Amino acid sequence: MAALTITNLRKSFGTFEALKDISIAVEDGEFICLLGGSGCGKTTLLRLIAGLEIHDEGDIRLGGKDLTQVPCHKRNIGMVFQSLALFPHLNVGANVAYGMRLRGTSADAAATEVDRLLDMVGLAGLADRAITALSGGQRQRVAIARALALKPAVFLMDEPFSALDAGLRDQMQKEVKSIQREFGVTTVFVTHDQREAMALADRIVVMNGGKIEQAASPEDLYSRPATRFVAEFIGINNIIARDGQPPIAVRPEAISLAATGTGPQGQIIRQRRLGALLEREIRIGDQTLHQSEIAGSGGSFDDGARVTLSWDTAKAWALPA
Ligand SMILES: Nc1ncnc2c1ncn2[C@@H]1O[C@H](COP(=O)(O)OP(=O)(O)OP(=O)(O)O)[C@@H](O)[C@H]1O
Repeated sequence: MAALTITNLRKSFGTFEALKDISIAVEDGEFICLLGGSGCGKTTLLRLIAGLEIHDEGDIRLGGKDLTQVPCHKRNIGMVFQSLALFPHLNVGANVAYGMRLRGTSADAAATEVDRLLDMVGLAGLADRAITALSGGQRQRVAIARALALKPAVFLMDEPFSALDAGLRDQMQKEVKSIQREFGVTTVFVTHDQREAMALADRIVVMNGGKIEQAASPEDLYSRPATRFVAEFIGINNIIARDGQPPIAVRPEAISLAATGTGPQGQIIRQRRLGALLEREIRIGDQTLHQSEIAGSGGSFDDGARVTLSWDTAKAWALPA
């Protein structure tokens, strides 16, 4: 286990700059999510860390050691990608033991370690099972156990759960998080799903166009997005333009409605109740804002009603113009 430090990293493919001056310091044992839309450079950054691709400028250090000249197989990095590349002709135990055996671990010692790892990932007793006789989620766990078997200094995961259905994905997220805590392994996890990032990360690195927009804890990202891109990406779609002032972003739950009063006027165009929560869409000029409150905690309004908006200034913040 070790800290991973990335400094002023650049990578181009021909004339296309895929990564522009990326710097991140990942602490020992920290769980980082790289979050961003398609093509923002998440996978490229992961491939550079793994040594599957070599950067043009900057450096990548693991535990203080520069990795530039270290080939992929000597970087001591565990990887789980969406396409797992398990060996279908080997059983579960042999898949997990594969790397240990290559490194010269005895068959007995490897078997003991395989049992321990399978137990940890919730597959106790399945060492003799054929890979082809496992579900998608079970195969993911085999891939995780196989990567952890080599006691990696850093664990890299690229959208590992995107092929799983929603229920299984939730369960795998919980498991990966608890396995990561138990092993204390420094982890970099790529996702385009902000909910997945919020559920897993100690810190989220939001990327856009080959650059970092913001690196912050899930709480800070949600309560203080640094840019309009971050605010919109994490689902805060209330960005209110103001004359002569920077735009302001307001969380849906920070907005209150009143029948009268001074302040921006709008019209309720839709409201629906989701369990205990009441959600409304309110039109102001050519903009639609989202408002939410615990049902019954505010006034009740008919569809189409004209309302006055106010918001909790502690939950609103100005964005760079
Ligand atoms: N080997 C390559 N040659 C040329 N261009 C590449 C290569 N690898 C990546 N790119 C380009 O670099 C950009 C970043 O790609 P990358 O795979 O890192 O994106 P991503 O954020 O992981 O996106 P996605 O979520 O779609 O996988 C894309 O525009 C991609 O087309």
